[in-house]
Amino acid sequence: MPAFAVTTTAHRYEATVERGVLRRLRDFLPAKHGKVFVVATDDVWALHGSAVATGLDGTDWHRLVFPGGEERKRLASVEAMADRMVELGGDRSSLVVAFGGGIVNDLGGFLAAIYMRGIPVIQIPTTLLSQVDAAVGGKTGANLVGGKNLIGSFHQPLAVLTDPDVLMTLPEREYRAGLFEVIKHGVIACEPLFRLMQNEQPRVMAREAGAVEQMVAESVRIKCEVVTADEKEMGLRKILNFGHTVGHAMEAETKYAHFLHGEAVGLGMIAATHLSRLAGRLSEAHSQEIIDVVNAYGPFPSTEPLRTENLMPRLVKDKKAIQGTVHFVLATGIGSTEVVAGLPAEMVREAIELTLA
Ligand SMILES: NC(=O)c1ccc[n+]([C@@H]2O[C@H](COP(=O)([O-])OP(=O)(O)OC[C@H]3O[C@@H](n4cnc5c(N)ncnc54)[C@H](O)[C@@H]3O)[C@@H](O)[C@H]2O)c1
Ligand SMILES: O=C(O)C(=O)C[C@@H](O)[C@H](O)[C@H](O)COP(=O)(O)O
Ligand SMILES: [Zn+2]
Repeated sequence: MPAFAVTTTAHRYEATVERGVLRRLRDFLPAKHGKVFVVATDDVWALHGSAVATGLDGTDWHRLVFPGGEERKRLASVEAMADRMVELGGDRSSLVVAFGGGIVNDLGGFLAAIYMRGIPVIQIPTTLLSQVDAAVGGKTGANLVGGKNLIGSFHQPLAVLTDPDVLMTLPEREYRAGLFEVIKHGVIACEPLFRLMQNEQPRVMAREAGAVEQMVAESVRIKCEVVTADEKEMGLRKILNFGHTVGHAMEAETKYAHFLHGEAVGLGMIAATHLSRLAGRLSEAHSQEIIDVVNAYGPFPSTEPLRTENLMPRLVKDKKAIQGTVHFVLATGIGSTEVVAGLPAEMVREAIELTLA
């Protein structure tokens, strides 16, 4: 099974994709460490916690319960877990294991980043979305009322441990949400991955082992390469945000309670694809292909609560905006992108209208 590496100036770690890897979690702990704090929701713990407990056998560990939900991806949740760590005797030798979907990966990573000014974290992703995306790359954080992930830190993990078998218990809506980030990786950097999503939908939807392995392995490879080249999103890493400028605005506009993140990214990619065509960067044919593949993995929750005029001002809150100028990641083909600043507001409005129509 493959292992991929992220190398930055300060860190090097591996993302290991291996069936049963949770049961040997101890192999990935540093030689010297104090208490281990496992952040997990009750549902994930009930389904797969015993593998992690086996993996931690012989270590001094505690579970920190996170109730789950994008609405609770807030600083208050991090503070509550940090308070609990203090109560349980956590110190600078402690370590966090973020065991769950992307929300747990982001919050658990953020907790580790700021607890006593920073302790290590091991990421164990259990949703498709977190295996193909959230657990790798070191972006951690929480939402503000004003926008998605507006507080946080880059905090690279010690290791990422991915067991594709845990995906078999994932509810179908959550599985489909993860597929949109896979399509994103195909559009921005990997035509064969895009063709898998386009031509092998029955295998993908059946969670056929070979299809899952290709989606996870190719996505993790792309993320590791991009993050190694540009850890702090000064340039290349922006491409991983394809579909997110409008997608994040949709999440915030509906108070993080209507769309799953992956669903918002799916709709955001449709908007970004219309925009790419309107801006003259993408052919009609490629634009139609991308929109068809995204729609094939629907349905999406109703877009009825969304209004273009309410989404437009939210775009400026995107972290890629600089002094009021929004930077859009546009597709220029299947597997290639360009970051473009200063597109006319009318063009952006039209792309969003076409998406909501
Ligand atoms: N840091 C990054 O690079 C990055 C990348 C992509 C997304 N994200 C973030 O990830 C979050 C979305 O993550 P998500 O889609 O994984 O949602 P999530 O974390 O809410 O998980 C989805 C649901 O599935 C449950 N679940 C998890 N694993 C399961 C399993 N194996 N079986 C059954 N149920 C399981 C969870 O408890 C939860 O209810 C968003 O907040 C997004 O901003 C971060
Ligand atoms: O890793 C990245 O870089 C990404 O942009 C991946 C995204 O899929 C992810 O949703 C990320 O959390 C978005 O980051 P943000 O900086 O736009 O909040
Ligand atoms: Zn995302």
